[in-house]
Amino acid sequence: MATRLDGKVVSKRILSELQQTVTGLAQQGVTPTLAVILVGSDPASQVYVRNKQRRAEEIGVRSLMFKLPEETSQKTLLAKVAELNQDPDVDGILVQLPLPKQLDERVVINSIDPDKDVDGFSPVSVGRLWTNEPTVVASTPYGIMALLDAYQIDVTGKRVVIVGRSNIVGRPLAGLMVNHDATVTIAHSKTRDLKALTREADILVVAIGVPHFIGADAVKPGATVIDVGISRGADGKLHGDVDADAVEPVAGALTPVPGGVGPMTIASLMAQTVELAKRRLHG
Ligand SMILES: Nc1nc(=O)c2c([nH]1)NC[C@@H]1CN(c3ccc(C(=O)N[C@@H](CCC(=O)O)C(=O)O)cc3)C=[N+]21
Ligand SMILES: [Mg+2]
Repeated sequence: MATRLDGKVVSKRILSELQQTVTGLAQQGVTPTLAVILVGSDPASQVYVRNKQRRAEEIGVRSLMFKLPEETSQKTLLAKVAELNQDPDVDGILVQLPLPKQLDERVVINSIDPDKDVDGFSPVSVGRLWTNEPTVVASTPYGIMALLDAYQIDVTGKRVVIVGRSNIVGRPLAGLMVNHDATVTIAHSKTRDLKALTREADILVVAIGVPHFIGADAVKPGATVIDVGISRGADGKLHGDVDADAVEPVAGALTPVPGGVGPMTIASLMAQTVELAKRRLHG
């Protein structure tokens, strides 16, 4: 039976440590501040943004929420980002993705001041990641590394297979894994003989958004399996990209959905907001 990699428990621990740090910062006159821009009313985005606000409030991070209508123009959104770039009280800026189709995600992300890019999506942050310089990195990959660390799962020399090549999970996670001396393969929808590849993974990460895509026959016995997928089924329940019931008896460790990667993502966002805020003291 696989060890359950409990993101809920680990994220709580991280958040309570952060709360102490935030208290210390407050005594020095700094309130870490995160600005979140949500355009439109995608139901999943609403849930994630609400969770982020709740966690921020719990630990004393100020979260400024900007809800813009579905039909917001690129010009209006860029003006909002520009305003937040200039605001000395704002440490981190997050534009919730995906954006409605009239908006150009790349242009919007590139307009965020790299020094306030708490998601680590800007080209400057991505460049720093791949040159192994200190940087903010995307919250989900950061959270995955923190979860592995909490369970003392060392990635050094391990074969890591990441299914999914998105800018928010697959690619930045590959960078972090390489920086931690793993041997990394990024697989995707065009990969041939995917199952043979995933079966070689010591650590298998799946981030494609296809419910129950990974069954027991795609997993090496004893492997660590990280399920990043989260889809709401017709039954109203949340499903991961991994068929957990089938994989649990085979894997060595497995993240649940919900309660695995999701809570770690939010804790990581808070951790990096606090890191950005510390720069107000040390430059
Ligand atoms: N600019 C930007 N930055 C992001 O970091 C970002 C984003 N856009 N767009 C979407 C993805 C996804 N993401 C999640 C955050 C929290 C949960 C989360 O709280 N999950 C809970 C369950 C949530 C539920 O009940 O639906 C859990 O897994 O236990 C999941 C996914 C952040 N993302
Ligand atoms: Mg999860």
